Amino acid sequence: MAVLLGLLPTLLPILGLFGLYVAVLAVIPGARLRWRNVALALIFTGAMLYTLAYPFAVAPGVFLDARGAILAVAILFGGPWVGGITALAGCLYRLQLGGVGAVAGVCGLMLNLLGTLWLLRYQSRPLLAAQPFPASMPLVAHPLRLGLLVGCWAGLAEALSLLLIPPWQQGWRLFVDSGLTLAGVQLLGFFVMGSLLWTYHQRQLLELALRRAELDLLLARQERDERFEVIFEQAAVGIALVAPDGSLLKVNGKLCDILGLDRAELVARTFQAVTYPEDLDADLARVAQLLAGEIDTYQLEKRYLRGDGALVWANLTVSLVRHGNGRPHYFISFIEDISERKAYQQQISTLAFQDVLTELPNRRLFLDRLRYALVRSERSALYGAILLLDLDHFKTLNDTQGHDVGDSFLQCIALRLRECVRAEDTVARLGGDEFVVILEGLAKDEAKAASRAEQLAEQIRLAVGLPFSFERKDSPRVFQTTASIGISLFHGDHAALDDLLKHADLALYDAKAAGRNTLCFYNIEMQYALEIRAVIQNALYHAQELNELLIYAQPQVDRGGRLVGAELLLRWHHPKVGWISPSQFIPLAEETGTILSIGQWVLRSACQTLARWARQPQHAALTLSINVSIRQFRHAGFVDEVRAILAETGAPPARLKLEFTESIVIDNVDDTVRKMNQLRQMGIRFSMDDFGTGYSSLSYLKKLPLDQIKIDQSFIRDMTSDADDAAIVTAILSISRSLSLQVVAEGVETEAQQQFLYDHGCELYQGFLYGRPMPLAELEQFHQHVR
Ligand SMILES: Nc1nc2c(ncn2[C@@H]2O[C@H](COP(=O)(O)O[C@H]3[C@@H](O)[C@H](n4cnc5c(=O)[nH]c(N)nc54)O[C@@H]3COP(=O)(O)O)[C@@H](O)[C@H]2O)c(=O)[nH]1
Repeated sequence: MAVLLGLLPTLLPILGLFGLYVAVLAVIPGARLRWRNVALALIFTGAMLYTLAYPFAVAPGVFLDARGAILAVAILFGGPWVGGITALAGCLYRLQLGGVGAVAGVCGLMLNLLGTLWLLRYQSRPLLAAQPFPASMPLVAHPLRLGLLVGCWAGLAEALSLLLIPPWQQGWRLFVDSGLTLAGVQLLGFFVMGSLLWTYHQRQLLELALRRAELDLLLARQERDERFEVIFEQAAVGIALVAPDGSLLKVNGKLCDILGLDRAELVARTFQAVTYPEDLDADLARVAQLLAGEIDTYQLEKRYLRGDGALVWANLTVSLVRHGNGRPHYFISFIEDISERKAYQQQISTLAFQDVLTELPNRRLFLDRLRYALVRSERSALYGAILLLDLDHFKTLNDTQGHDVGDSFLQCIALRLRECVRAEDTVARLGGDEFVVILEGLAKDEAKAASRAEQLAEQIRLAVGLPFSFERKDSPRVFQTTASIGISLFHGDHAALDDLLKHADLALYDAKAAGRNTLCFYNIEMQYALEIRAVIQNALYHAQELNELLIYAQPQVDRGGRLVGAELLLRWHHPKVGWISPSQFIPLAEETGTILSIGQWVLRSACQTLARWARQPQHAALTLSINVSIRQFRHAGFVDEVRAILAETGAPPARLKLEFTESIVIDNVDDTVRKMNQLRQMGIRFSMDDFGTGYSSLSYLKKLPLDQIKIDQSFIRDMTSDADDAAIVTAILSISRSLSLQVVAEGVETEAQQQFLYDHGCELYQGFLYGRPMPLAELEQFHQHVR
């Protein structure tokens, strides 16, 4: 106890020392090692000198103090250099103090120094370096254990050093009395200090680990930032960091390229400012969803405004980065330039949905628009209409002036049509010279809607009829045509698309049948006619083989009323329907092609009759006219067919007259002239039917090897009451005379008509006044009476 109390003055400085050491580390934690070691050396040397200056004298010249402990601590925490300096100072001071224990004291210090250094040779500064101890030294793997070991050794070394005092100077007694106590006290002190140091050391380790982790984090962050910067700048797509208010915080070079602005110009704008106004709402709506947390990201195809004002299409992907507290931080936007893809898409859709020549919607787009128009009409309860339009005589322009002129004309018509309607109405080209217009939102009332559609159709008809100027062989020319328009109203989406088109087609058909250059509404009678037409078309296939077709003949007489010939006209008696007019079934036969076999049959019958009449003197001078349809005449084998039938029947060709309309000539002038000449060489004669109703009739009169023209019955009908018709008839008669063409007036029904024609020099007459079409046998009997 006395020893313990005696050692107190030296133990206290040790604790103070420890505090000082901690303070040094705390004050200069990051100080350079050298300066810290100098500071430690000073502290421990001071402590060493202090403890030696105030020892506990166990015997004269023999001191007990905490030098061993101070040295061990100096070595442990300061390393060999600090320990060495402390030991040296201790040894010198002990020697200076002198006494019997001087040598023993110095030896004890040296033993302490060597032993502690030996213990630490595996690790020069284990506590501060925080390096793991080698597995080969498990006993010292723990700093506490190390502290204990060092403490044991320091105590033992000091106790043993007492044995260096010779026995006559009571070395053995001192060793027994104080050495073991000293060793025990040192051991205890070290245990306490080791525990404290262990805790402190753990904190040091933790701090170090934290500092390292912080450093690693910093490095990782730095690396991440560098990597982000590289990716950001070198990305193949435009990237922008956008603040929640839309200002552009950071943009990459690619985005500057896409938008044609430099970085400074771009970051001075907001994303709203560079967005094409029409696309802004859609974008803002998605941004709102993003901010509300309804979606994590969104993708959008939108247009941007480039610096030069041009539009650029982009695929935009946006995500929102939030602060730790959930508040929006910034948007990250990826902008991929898709202008090229859009241009291709546009090109493809143009090809798929647009008529290349006129740039109007084509049939496909028209059907699509019509579908939507029907839905809109359903919603609004407003009537709409489709106007189907066909250009009369366009083929003539195309054939006579060339396709380039035809194309320009169609483009001009497309423009005129567009100008006639509102922007929301659709004008489409269905092909050839066929156009269609969809008129929407006409009126709730059917009659009003019809009247409005009629007005617009009339405007269109007049616009189409305007002169079209073009150049041919450097000379200016003008072409003027008319349009036939079929109108079909729609209301709601009840009507099937196909039906609607069929209705408009029917109305158009009617408009054409009504003499072209007119407009016609679809009505239910048309539908009925359509159905009848379908029935007739079907029955017509079998009519000939079922002997339902008959050949009638209508007399033609001269100025003296004598029979000179007849026109053969077809009659069809259907067992159920009854008589069906040729004006109904001939066009159908044309369409279906059955006219070829029917026409051949009529031709053969005419030739057979003429051959028979040739053998009968009373009929031998009579002629027979047959109607030749356009399809029949255009048929490649027509001329050979006529030649063969003439040869087969032995009919006199000069008695056969082929009647054809102006449409045959217009359809293909060259082919017509060539074929007529070939037939003419066989001796066949020609009559131009329905003269005066067609297009530029007089221009080709001279070109054709004609014998006769037939004034159309529409002029004859009113010529006695209508001055215009009278003028036309007299003009035709006078022109024919000057061209040495025979004239037949058809449709003569009254004496007055006959008289008018007679007075103006007409040579031949045909009409109900002389006789209706009748069977051939009757005509022969008729001939007996009128000879
Ligand atoms: N390609 C062929 N066409 C033919 C053939 N047979 C007839 N047709 C063409 O059919 C159209 C209608 O003919 P149709 O009903 O027979 O009418 C003819 C006469 O009956 C009628 N006509 C004659 N005189 C009068 C009259 O005084 N009044 C009056 N209202 N009608 C009268 O005119 C028609 C004669 O027409 P056209 O041929 O123009 O001389 C008609 O276009 C026929 O051509 C055939 O075999 N092949």
